[in-house]
Amino acid sequence: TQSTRPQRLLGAVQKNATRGQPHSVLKAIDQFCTHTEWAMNVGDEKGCILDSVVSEVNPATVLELGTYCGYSTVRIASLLPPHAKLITLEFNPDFAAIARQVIAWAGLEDKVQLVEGASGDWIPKMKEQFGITTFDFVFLDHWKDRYLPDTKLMEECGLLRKGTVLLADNVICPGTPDYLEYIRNSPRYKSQYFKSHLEYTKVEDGLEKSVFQG
Ligand SMILES: CNc1ncnc2c1ncn2[C@@H]1O[C@H](/C=C/CNC(=O)c2cc(-c3ccc(F)cc3)cc(O)c2O)[C@H](F)[C@H]1O
Ligand SMILES: [Mg+2]
Repeated sequence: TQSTRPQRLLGAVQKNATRGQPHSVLKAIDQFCTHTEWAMNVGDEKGCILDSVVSEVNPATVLELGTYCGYSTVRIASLLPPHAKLITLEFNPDFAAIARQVIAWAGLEDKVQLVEGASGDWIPKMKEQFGITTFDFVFLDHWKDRYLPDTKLMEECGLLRKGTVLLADNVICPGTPDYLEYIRNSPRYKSQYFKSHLEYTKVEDGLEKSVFQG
């Protein structure tokens, strides 16, 4: 039977990366997506911007919306301090299964909690289910029309504190116009656009970093 793209991506990791070495997992995925088959990982160019923001925030609690194959999960988790927690939400069980194996290959299972389910269902349960008060850092990379409703939901659920950093992928391509309009005009956020390129291409894309003002 036919394999799926995520299955082929996992195969490339298991073939070319070294267990327990996150950077080799990222390199294997980026090489696979550059030379063999494009996939919607944040990639290395935007990934370096992601790295710099994560290192600056040095978060103890991280939420990622949209795990897919776990590339950005591995990228973020590899930079976290020892007792930090990364919760990543993925509602496609096939993607979740692949991501778990990619995260395990990188040896980062202890820092990552992959929750299989929809952001809309789980954001309201974060406090009671995971003992989270607020998130220090949120990476938005799921369906682009869900960035805005989920950001409003996080506000309503009290999951953001003064200084929480939201970093949104794809604000140009595919684009998240309603989210950008809201976040750039809201007095409750200070936003900054990091110009880059769509993963593995020369097409313009970028990340929007927004700091919640409380
Ligand atoms: C809605 N709540 C959700 N809860 C949990 N998991 C979710 C939820 N919603 C989606 N997921 C999960 O999050 C992932 C979704 C990622 C979507 N990403 C993109 O579409 C995306 C697209 C491009 C792209 C650019 C140009 C082009 F020509 C073609 C594609 C580039 C990118 O970097 C992207 O991130 C996963 F698939 C889905 O199950
Ligand atoms: Mg993306």
